[in-house]
Amino acid sequence: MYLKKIELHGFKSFADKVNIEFQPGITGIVGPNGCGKSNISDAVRWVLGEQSVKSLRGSNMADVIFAGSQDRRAQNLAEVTLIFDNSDRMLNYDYNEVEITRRLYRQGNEAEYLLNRQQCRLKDITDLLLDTGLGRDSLSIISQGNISNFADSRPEERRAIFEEAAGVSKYKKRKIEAIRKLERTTDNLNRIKDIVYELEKQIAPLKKQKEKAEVFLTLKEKLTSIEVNVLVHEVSELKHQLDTLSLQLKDLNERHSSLDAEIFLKESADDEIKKKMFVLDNEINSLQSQLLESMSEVSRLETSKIEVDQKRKHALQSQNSDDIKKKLDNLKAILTDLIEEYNDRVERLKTTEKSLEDLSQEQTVLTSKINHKHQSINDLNQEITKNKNRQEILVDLVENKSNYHHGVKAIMELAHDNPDIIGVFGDLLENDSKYDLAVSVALGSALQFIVTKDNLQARLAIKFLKDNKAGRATFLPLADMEPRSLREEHAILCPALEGYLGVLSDFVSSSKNIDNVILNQLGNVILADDIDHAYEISKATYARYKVVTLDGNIVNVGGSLTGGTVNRQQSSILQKRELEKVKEKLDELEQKLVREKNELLKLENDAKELAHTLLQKQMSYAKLEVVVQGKKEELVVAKGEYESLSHQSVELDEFKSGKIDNQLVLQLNEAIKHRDELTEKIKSKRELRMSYVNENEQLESKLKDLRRMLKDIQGQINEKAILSTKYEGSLNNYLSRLSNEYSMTYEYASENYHDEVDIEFARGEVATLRNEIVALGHVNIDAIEEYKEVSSRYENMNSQRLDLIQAQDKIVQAIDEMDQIMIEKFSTTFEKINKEFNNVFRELFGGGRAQIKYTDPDNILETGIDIDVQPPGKAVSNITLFSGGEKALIAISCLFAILKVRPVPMCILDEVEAALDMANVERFAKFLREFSKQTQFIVVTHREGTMEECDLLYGATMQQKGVTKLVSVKLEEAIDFSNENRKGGI
Ligand SMILES: Nc1ncnc2c1ncn2[C@@H]1O[C@H](COP(=O)(O)OP(=O)(O)OP(=O)(O)O)[C@@H](O)[C@H]1O
Repeated sequence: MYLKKIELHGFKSFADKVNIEFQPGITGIVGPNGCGKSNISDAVRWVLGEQSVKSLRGSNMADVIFAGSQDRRAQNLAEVTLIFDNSDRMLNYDYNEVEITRRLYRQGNEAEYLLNRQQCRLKDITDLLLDTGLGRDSLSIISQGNISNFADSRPEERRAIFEEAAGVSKYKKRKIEAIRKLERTTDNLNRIKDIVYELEKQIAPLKKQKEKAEVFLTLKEKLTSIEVNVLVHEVSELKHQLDTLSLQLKDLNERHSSLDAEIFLKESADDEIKKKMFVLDNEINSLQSQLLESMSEVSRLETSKIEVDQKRKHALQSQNSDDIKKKLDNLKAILTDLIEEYNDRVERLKTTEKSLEDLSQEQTVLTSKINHKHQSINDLNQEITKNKNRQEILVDLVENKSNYHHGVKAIMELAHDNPDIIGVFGDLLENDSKYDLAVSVALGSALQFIVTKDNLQARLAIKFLKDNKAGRATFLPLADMEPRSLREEHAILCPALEGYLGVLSDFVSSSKNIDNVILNQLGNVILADDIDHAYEISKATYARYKVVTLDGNIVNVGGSLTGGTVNRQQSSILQKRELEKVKEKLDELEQKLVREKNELLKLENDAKELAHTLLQKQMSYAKLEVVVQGKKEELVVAKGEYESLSHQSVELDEFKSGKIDNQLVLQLNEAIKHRDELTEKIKSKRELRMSYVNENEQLESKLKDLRRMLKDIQGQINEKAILSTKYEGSLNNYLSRLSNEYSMTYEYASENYHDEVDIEFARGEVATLRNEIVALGHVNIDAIEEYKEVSSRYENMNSQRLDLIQAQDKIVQAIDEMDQIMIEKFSTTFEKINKEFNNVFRELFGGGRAQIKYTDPDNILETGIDIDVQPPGKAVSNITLFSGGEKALIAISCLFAILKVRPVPMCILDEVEAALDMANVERFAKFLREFSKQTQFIVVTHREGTMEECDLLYGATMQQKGVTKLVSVKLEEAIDFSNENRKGGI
């Protein structure tokens, strides 16, 4: 490998593009001072990656770009390309020619590297050159400054050149990388150790919590299986009992209805009989009047017969026709007056009869009204009884708290003597009735939570329950209750949502000053108008809150929905409200009953008055009848007299002829027959009436029995209804426990939990398990998952820790190995160079001896390099004590010794022999020649001796001021170039 060509453009004094071609062997570059020779070695160093501005003899990287001259403008880009012949593939790059380019733009100070015209990184170039002997820090570019510095530099600084020669740079670089990696690994390890330590601290308590949670879950599972079985058993028992009660009630109600119907029919039949008796009485009365008349007719006819007989006797003895005619005229006048009076009285009798009929009709209407009133009062009494029964049940539920859990009841009995037990939460709440359903469903079982003054009271109460085996209860210690509310963003958002009515706690109050408890239980429960809006509100708030509706539906936290019919038996609020309503209803019914009774009283008074008026009317009718009868009798008498007299006159004639006697006998017979018929009729009617009386008595007695039976059945219905309500209460209590504590429906539970259990034993088991769960105290269920996570993280981190420790060990081992290699390589190369140094020195100095030595032999990796030399005839001395020329010669000796041990493909020597005398220049040139077999030399020189050994010579000129140009020259021209320099420079 050798450098074939350098292309420079815009680099320092190379304003124009300049191509310098080289060949293996020695190429000399000559020229006057300042014409740009050293800029060539700068260009090579720059392309090989030099980053030090000082090494490039500038103060800023942009100083390498052509800065302009008297006649030329400054340039914006510096570009240098080195073209190597790589046919021997010394560079690990599969091309015969390798071009390495570096560019720098003035704008933005941007640098670019290219490898065979392809953009690349500086690292790519450095890696390519690694171990080739080329590079910014290698021996490939040696300046006059390097040579003089070599002698004067500190032993530690001098070491670098030997390291480069020993080829340990790449190991040093790798070691630095490994140390950095070790530092990073150590940092990571420390960080992970901290984490592992933290996790170890967490893991032990978490493990305890996890184990406790597992025990809890096992107990809970066992409890669930047993208690659900118990609940299923209780529910099924109650259902069975309720079914039986329902059948019994159905039967009783049917019997009640049929008795009712029977009573109604019997009462109707009784009324019918009474009506018939009334009609029959009237008929009998009428027949009796007719009988009286008939009897008087018979009597009259018999008297007439006697009279006729006498008259006939008398008439036949003494009657005078003229007297009779006179008497007849008188009687006619009297008769006319009597007829008028009689007609008048009859008319008045008819009027009275009419008003009697009206009154009687009025009496019928009144009687019907009174019957209606009785019926209505009867109905009211029944309804009052029904409501009183319900009231009794509700009073039992609300005031005696019979629907409360055993534990709650036990504590509330204590509460009379303890003001610190404030009360059952549901009983302490006040709200408008339209929010009853929402509050009831929102609180659910919390309605029976007990509010205590503080935590101590709650714990005392729990101890009491435990000591007395009095059941369980949940407590809300007022002092510890944290108010809950909507998050600020939701409090702003919700009022804008359709159907949002507010937070439920705003609709509830209490006279007991328990606002904290209300806010704790209801402060984050949203009230919505219906289920659709509730669902939307829940969605908008990411199902973070419970949303309840006015009709008792719920969208739970997390988005599940609960709804349907609300069980009123479970809510003390709804029971209280129902009790109020039943009481109001009872007041209303009782007031109505009083009104009805008053109205009945009035109707009965009216009936009495009417009866009185009717009696008066009947009396006046009877009197009038007597008068009419009197008048009639008078008329009859007068008529009789008149007729009798006129008859007498006719009779007289007829007596004489015997006709009257026959007629009277016929009439009398007729009258007797009529009287007997009437008597017969009356007799049969009376018998009929008697049969009605009997029938009526039987009906009345039957009705009495039926009413007694009805009352008895009503009593049974009431008893069964109370029992049924109690069972329903217990049933609902069990169902709500299934639902609230185990989230199961009865159907689901009975399908999945139908073990045959000894129920008494199971109840005992439930109590024991519950006590065991309580004894566990606070349980953190999340601990199971947290422990899993933390232990998995711990495992992970611990394994990372072990990996890192392993990695750390490997890196340390690698560093040790690299150290061993470096020591080995460095000391081997050092020994070789030391040997060659003595040889080269002796040749250059013509005798004497020289050696290099470690300043710290115990630390080969860091030791400085000292040089001891003894030129011929002089004492052994340190290099620093020699003259400039001697120092340069010693440095050159060392350079050639190194090149011998570690040849480089190319070496640029920039006026390194400037300080040597002519004889030494010649020796130097001889060495160049000798080494040029293995190394390509490019020498910048002013010395003829060196020029003579060059295979190719270039002369640097500045024909245009400030711009370097290169021309190929022959030896003589080169000497001229140098002489020009000596004569006066540029
Ligand atoms: N950025 C730049 N733009 C233009 N010219 C530059 C720039 N940097 C350096 N130069 C010029 O380069 C010249 C120095 O070149 P260099 O040091 O290579 O000379 P030389 O031939 O090695 O001299 P000597 O024989 O004295 O060592 C100076 O004239 C300097 O003005």
